[in-house]
Amino acid sequence: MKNIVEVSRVTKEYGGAGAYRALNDVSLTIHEGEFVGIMGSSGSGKTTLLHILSTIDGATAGNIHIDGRDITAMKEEEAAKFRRDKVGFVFQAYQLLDNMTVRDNIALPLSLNNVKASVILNGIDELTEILGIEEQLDKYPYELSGGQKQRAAICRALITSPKVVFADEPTGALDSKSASEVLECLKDINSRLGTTIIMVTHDAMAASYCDRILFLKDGRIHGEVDGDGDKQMLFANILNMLAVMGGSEHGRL
Ligand SMILES: Nc1ncnc2c1ncn2[C@@H]1O[C@H](COP(=O)(O)OP(=O)(O)OP(=O)(O)O)[C@@H](O)[C@H]1O
Repeated sequence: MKNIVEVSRVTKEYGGAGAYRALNDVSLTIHEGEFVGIMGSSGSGKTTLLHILSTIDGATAGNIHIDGRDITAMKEEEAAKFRRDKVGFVFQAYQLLDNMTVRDNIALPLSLNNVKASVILNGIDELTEILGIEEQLDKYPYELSGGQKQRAAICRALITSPKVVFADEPTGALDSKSASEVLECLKDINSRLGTTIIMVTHDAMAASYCDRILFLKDGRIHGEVDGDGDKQMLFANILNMLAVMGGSEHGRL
């Protein structure tokens, strides 16, 4: 299986060399088509890692290859194009534009790239059908539920057919029913479209939708678990790891 993400000995220091080490000698590999979770207590470096993997921020040391490209060697202009074409983002707070319809929000990344309207509309039809929001396209974000907003945001992240989708606490603002629906959608996207997904979460239930979970502690990879394709087994393994790492009995860090 092809490696889509290869991270070798990455360190991130904030505030100049030696000031505060948020990531310390992190190495990891993610296969194409994997759905990988990243867990760890507050301040363990999860968002820092996501930002570095997605070229939003730079590493202090180490190498990162995404889809065979060395992103640590890219100049800002090249990195911006890479971000636009190869990766998608899903955020806890959706980040939809309030003054645009759902259709226009989803279309935006392709409209900015001057892609033909018919191509954009076909892509929107396919994705909104998978995500179950085809009835919501003419509405504005304020007219949607939280779960519908997040599913629209996932469509927007996918409209450019990215190699990797980075999701930072995508269910953090949702009730448990909407969270499960969004996670089912991510799982469906992962298996139907083969999109690699890397998701930061504090929640063991959310993490149990993944294939594999990496645990961060104090900026280092502390361990990983998988469930051999069995969601219940993965959930149990996550709870065990959280207990070892000092998480709560509710499966959150
Ligand atoms: N821009 C920054 N400047 C200085 N320190 C930072 C910066 N961003 C993050 N940090 C520090 O780096 C460490 C890791 O932060 P990060 O946001 O990656 O953690 P996290 O695991 O995502 O936490 P949370 O679960 O609370 O979001 C923290 O101690 C944080 O205070």
